Amino acid sequence: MSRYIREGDNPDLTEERRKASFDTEAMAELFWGARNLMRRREIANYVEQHREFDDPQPTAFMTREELIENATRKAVLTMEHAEKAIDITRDEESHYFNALTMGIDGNPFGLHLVMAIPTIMNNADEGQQDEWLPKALNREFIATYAQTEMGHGTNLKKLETTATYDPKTQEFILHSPTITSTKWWPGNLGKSSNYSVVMAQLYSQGKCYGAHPFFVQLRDLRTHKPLPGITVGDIGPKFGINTNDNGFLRFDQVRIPRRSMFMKHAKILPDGTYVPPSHSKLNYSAMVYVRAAVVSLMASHLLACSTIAVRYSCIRRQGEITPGTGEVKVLDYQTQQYRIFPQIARGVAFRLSGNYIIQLYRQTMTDIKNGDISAVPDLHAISCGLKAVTSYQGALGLEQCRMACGGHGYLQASGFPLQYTVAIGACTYEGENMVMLLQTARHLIKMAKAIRSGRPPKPNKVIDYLFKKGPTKCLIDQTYDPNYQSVLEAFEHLSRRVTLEVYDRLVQLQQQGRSYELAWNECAVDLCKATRAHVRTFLAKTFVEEVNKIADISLKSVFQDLLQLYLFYEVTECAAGLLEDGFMSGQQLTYAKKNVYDALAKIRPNAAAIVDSFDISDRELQSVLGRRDGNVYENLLKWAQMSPLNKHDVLPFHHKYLGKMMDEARQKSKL
Ligand SMILES: CCCCCCCC/C=C\CCCCCCCCCCCCCCCC(=O)SCCNC(=O)CCNC(=O)[C@H](O)C(C)(C)COP(=O)(O)OP(=O)(O)OC[C@H]1O[C@@H](n2cnc3c(N)ncnc32)[C@H](O)[C@@H]1OP(=O)(O)O
Ligand SMILES: Cc1cc2nc3c(=O)[nH]c(=O)nc-3n(C[C@H](O)[C@H](O)[C@H](O)COP(=O)(O)OP(=O)(O)OC[C@H]3O[C@@H](n4cnc5c(N)ncnc54)[C@H](O)[C@@H]3O)c2cc1C
Repeated sequence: MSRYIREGDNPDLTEERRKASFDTEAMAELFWGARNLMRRREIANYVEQHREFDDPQPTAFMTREELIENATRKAVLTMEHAEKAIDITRDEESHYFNALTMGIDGNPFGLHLVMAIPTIMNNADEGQQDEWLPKALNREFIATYAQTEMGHGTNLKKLETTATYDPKTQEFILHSPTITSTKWWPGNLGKSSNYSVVMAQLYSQGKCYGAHPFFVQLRDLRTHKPLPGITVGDIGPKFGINTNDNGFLRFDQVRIPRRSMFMKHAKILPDGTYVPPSHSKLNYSAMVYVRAAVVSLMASHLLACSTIAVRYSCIRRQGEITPGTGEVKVLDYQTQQYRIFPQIARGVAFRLSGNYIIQLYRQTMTDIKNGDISAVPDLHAISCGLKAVTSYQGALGLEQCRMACGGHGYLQASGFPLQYTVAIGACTYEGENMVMLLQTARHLIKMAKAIRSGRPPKPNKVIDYLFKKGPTKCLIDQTYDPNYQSVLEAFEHLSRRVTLEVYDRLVQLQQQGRSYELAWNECAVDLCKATRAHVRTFLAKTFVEEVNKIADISLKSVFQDLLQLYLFYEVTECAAGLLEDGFMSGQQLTYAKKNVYDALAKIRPNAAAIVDSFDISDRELQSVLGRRDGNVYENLLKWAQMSPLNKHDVLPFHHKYLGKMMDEARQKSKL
């Protein structure tokens, strides 16, 4: 029996759980891995036993200052308990522990852990690492990553902050020459951090060498006051992530020692001589890390929101399908399934590719340490495309889940506003999505050039298919195809075709006299389409490969249903492209749609158990609608009663405005 079924649960949800064709616990084990699942349970128990991690009231009712104070309190606790609660060398454990204790809206150490420490590990030379890394890990300071400026985020070449080397004192002078050079956005910069990685234009011997990272102390270690010449503060409330003190920062001729420049790759010698790096973008590795991490983050958002939407849809009864037979659970409507189940399938696809890309990142960092930089462009290309596609589809998917919950979905109590406002940040941070799609397209265009010239590059799992000749006609309805080869071939065909077509147009425009850059801009929309097609192919292939590895028949069959939905849903999503050149027929599109509807029907009885197997606790979901026990209505009422507005039956200012207005109106009408 499912460990999710307990006495006192909503009977509609219990009925759903009993219907499952598979063992939820075995599925959870497959999803997370046996060891991770066991550790998740132990970590969750640990947190439940330490009530000091609880929020004093729902965060939705807190002011921004209360939010940040509560998060800071819990962040310190999290660090204090980390050694006892988790194995801090295992990222899975750290991330899960953080998710349980801190939630998703912000952590005053977030940028320290996610960007500053990786920058020290990958960009500091040995001496610098010896000095900075133990202190960073030991939390003797908190650092952030200050790159973006008010005037420039995307175009790093135009950052305006300067670091000018003075060989007489062997110092750099950091300066913010204009308003637009103000650092703007860095997480945890406003109030929490006392150090920062700062990206600044490096000047030495009268020459600019472009943006380089420096490690800079911003605040006094004892008083926490900004150091002389430094102006720093919070940028104010944002769309979301308001628990984070994203900040601004200005330098007024601030002197820092020569060794403050990260010197693993590029260097400034004491006399001011510049030593270039082996690859000009090695300093960008922290950005590559977060782009890779976003894929799994989007998986978590989608799986959390689909958990909320499925559970709520099992307890929400509204309308009848067959008149006179009683109101149905709204999950019985095909439209509801079509809204929610593709988000589950995409969430699973993102999780599988997220694992792959993080491993590729780790391998590439190890290769760089050993002097091999050959994988850097490939990693950059696929991580940019994946970041852009998954964050965009994630945002659309969360919104579908919210709308699927009707009016209650619009409440903060649903948990959706928090999930959504955090998730959509990823469409912008770490490289605006269009810009990221175009980065991947640069790589694809190089591949297209190699195809046209008949000189393929050395084999590479991610792009090899571009060099293959696939079928000229779509075969999705033609053969018995349990491994969906014909669907994958359709995605490959589309990707190859749009890539080659846009390449040919680029060439043609240049032959007509356009510069490469102008031709590029005229082709930009199609270049982005090429990237999307390439990323779709990658996600789909990874999904198929991973499902093929599953041994247990009953679990595999559930994954196969999700895979069927994923693949045919994607076929319908890119149908225009497949129909455009006559590769796919209208009849085949009808076949794909039928496969989508079949998959929805197969997933329906298992839906509640599938989301249970994601093992997302109530503490993580923060959702009255998505509660494990399904007891939504009584808890919605309790939640509303906690609203600070309900502390008074009559608001203190009522008689000053509305009361007075109505009194006056009544007086007048009596006259
Ligand atoms: C003690 C422990 C206890 C533990 C207890 C608790 C544990 C808690 C643990 C964890 C907590 C949290 C866990 C969560 C994990 C998830 C993290 C997510 C959180 C979110 C955080 C949000 C952070 C956001 C931060 C930022 O946004 S930082 C700023 C980002 N900015 C950008 O991305 C800027 C975008 N612009 C660019 O990158 C570039 O400018 C460009 C657009 C790519 C162009 O580059 P540029 O102009 O420099 O070059 P070009 O001349 O155009 O290109 C030249 C060639 O170089 C290629 N290129 C570019 N970049 C790269 C690269 N990075 N690598 C390789 N190649 C690159 C480019 O393609 C060109 O190639 P070519 O061959 O075509 O010429
Ligand atoms: C929640 C959040 C957290 C952040 N955290 C940090 C942080 O910790 N540290 C930090 O340094 N920064 C941080 N940032 C900043 C973030 O990295 C930048 O905002 C992001 O890289 C986008 O850059 P931009 O703001 O300059 O956008 P812009 O480049 O101004 O984008 C505006 C529009 O112009 C388009 N555009 C721009 N250039 C091109 C081009 N070449 N081709 C086609 N279209 C183009 C974009 O597609 C977009 O539609 C954060 C941002 C957010 C929202």
